[in-house]
Amino acid sequence: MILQCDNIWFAHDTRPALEDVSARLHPGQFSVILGPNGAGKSTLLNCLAGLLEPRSGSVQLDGDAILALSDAARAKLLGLLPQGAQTHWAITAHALVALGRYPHRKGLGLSAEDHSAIDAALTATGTTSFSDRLVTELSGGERARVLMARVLAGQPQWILADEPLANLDPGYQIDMLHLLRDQARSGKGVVAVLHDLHHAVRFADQVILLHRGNVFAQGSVADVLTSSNLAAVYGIDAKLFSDEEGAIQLLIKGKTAP
Ligand SMILES: Nc1ncnc2c1ncn2[C@@H]1O[C@H](COP(=O)(O)OP(=O)(O)OP(=O)(O)O)[C@@H](O)[C@H]1O
Repeated sequence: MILQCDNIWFAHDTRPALEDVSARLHPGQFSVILGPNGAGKSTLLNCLAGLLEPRSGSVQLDGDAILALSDAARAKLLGLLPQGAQTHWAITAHALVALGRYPHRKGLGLSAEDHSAIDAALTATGTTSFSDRLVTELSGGERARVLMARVLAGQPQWILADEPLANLDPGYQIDMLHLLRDQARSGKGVVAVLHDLHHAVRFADQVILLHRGNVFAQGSVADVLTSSNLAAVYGIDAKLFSDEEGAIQLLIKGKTAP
């Protein structure tokens, strides 16, 4: 079930945010969208999720136009963690995660299947211990994990996450990256917008590097995060190297000379 966009153009106002963007995303892969502030990462993710309608071009899931799917069908297939997701209601974390089951609900109550999906999502995100607390009273990082649990509870085929590491401390960032990669290894498609290039180098199977609304490069970490691409897109002096264990790492030395 490939998720792809072909030649999409999108503008929030008069200035184009995406210009002729094409990408092909595969289930079983952890794909990472990178690029500087304002490059169009969130816009692209929201177009892939069917939340924004491109002015031209198409977004397709397994050959079907994403915008032609009913909201319910789309919600079952795609789980979106929006950027800076907020929780406005004083409900418990468990109740918030249970909302992720909404596309699957048949009656009023939660089925055994719903309960097991919710419990699995709470366990995967390490949020079981505070599932009875109000989300409005959780720390930013605790809330971020509960919001991811809501996405997981929906058991979507695709997980689209916009800055899923925001508010998480370094340990929980690594946990979240492992969780997303494990979801991909289990056969789901995972697409995340990240800012930290080191995390992308370590975890991404595929990278889409955006620059000013265009795909500057896409492919493997080694092919995309070259010193010249990083200098051109971010204005940084950086290079990939193999550490003593043979893992690829990124060394960022600073900004490039003006
Ligand atoms: N609601 C909006 N109205 C008008 N312009 C917008 C809106 N949302 C985004 N833009 C513009 O569209 C372009 C792409 O924004 P987008 O949020 O996709 O970037 P991004 O790469 O996700 O940035 P960041 O890393 O800062 O989150 C930017 O120029 C931005 O100013």
